Amino acid sequence: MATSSSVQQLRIRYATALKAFIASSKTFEILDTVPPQLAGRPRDNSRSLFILDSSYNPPTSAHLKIATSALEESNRPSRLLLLLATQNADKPSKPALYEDRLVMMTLLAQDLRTHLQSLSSAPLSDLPEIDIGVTKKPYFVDKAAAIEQSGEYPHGLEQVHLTGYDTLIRIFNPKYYPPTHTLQPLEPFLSRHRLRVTMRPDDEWGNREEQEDYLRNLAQGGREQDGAKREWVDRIQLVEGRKAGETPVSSTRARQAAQSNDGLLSSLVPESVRTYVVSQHLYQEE
Ligand SMILES: Nc1ncnc2c1ncn2[C@@H]1O[C@H](COP(=O)(O)OP(=O)(O)OP(=O)(O)O)[C@@H](O)[C@H]1O
Ligand SMILES: NC(=O)c1ccc[n+]([C@@H]2O[C@H](COP(=O)(O)O)[C@@H](O)[C@H]2O)c1
Repeated sequence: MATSSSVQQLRIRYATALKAFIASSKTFEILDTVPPQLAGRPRDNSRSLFILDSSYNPPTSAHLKIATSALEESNRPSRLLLLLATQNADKPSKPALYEDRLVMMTLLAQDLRTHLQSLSSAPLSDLPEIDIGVTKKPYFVDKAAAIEQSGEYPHGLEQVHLTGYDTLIRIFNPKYYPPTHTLQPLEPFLSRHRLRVTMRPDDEWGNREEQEDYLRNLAQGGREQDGAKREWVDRIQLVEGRKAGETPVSSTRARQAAQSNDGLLSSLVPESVRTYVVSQHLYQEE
């Protein structure tokens, strides 16, 4: 468990690293790995790279679940990249500071490994390593290319992007792909990589059946007029999300709970993240 002074040191280190990243021409960088790696050690033992891209504002128990279930289900050596998007496709940046989010991502990574260990008898050394990365690219096609071109991972390593259903819909919205506004820019992404999509049934995005229908329509050629290929559906896995009756979890709800101090925060974020949010007085002004 991290002490408060080691967390503060980590925060300072992240603030410095982030400043250098933002000033650089890099579009992707790994700032840290959990557990810490020996300098110069190649990241070469994995056959799949799971990637959870988010604003982590703050990381929630939904992010924890999405990543855990992917790693648990995987039957090949895997690595996880928690990727902080410093530029969002739609939303303007809001508090907390990026260095605070990076600290909370590290706490999430530590919790994730502890949780995975509690589910199996595997020694800690066999658990997936978790990279903490940053990208300036808002769109998935560009994030994937930036990761490939960074040379940080073995050439040709398959990326499995972990998203929610709401994000899948936005990936398939032609408005993001000027100048032609077709879905053809998705071809290099979906021919090499995959999407593992967690359902997010609610009023805005429809129920489970409607979310499954969306992929059925894609498989039947329903998006060919936009430039989508039917076979892309084979690269997209739809998995169960929140069960009926479970509280909906989102970063927005966590920020609101932190601000109103209504006691709900502990049901929305992992305990280590809750402690950090409270101790740093995050989200008091939203
Ligand atoms: N409860 C959830 N169920 C399914 N997917 C989720 C859930 N929470 C987050 N995700 C997915 O995780 C990814 C990153 O999440 P993101 O940072 O946008 O969280 P969020 O809770 O939607 O944020 P905010 O409330 O600030 O808009 C997105 O692809 C999102 O769809
Ligand atoms: N077409 C796309 O690739 C696309 C569209 C909308 C959001 N995004 C990204 O998805 C991630 C999650 O977005 P939200 O935090 O807005 O839910 C962000 O990195 C955002 O930039 C990508």
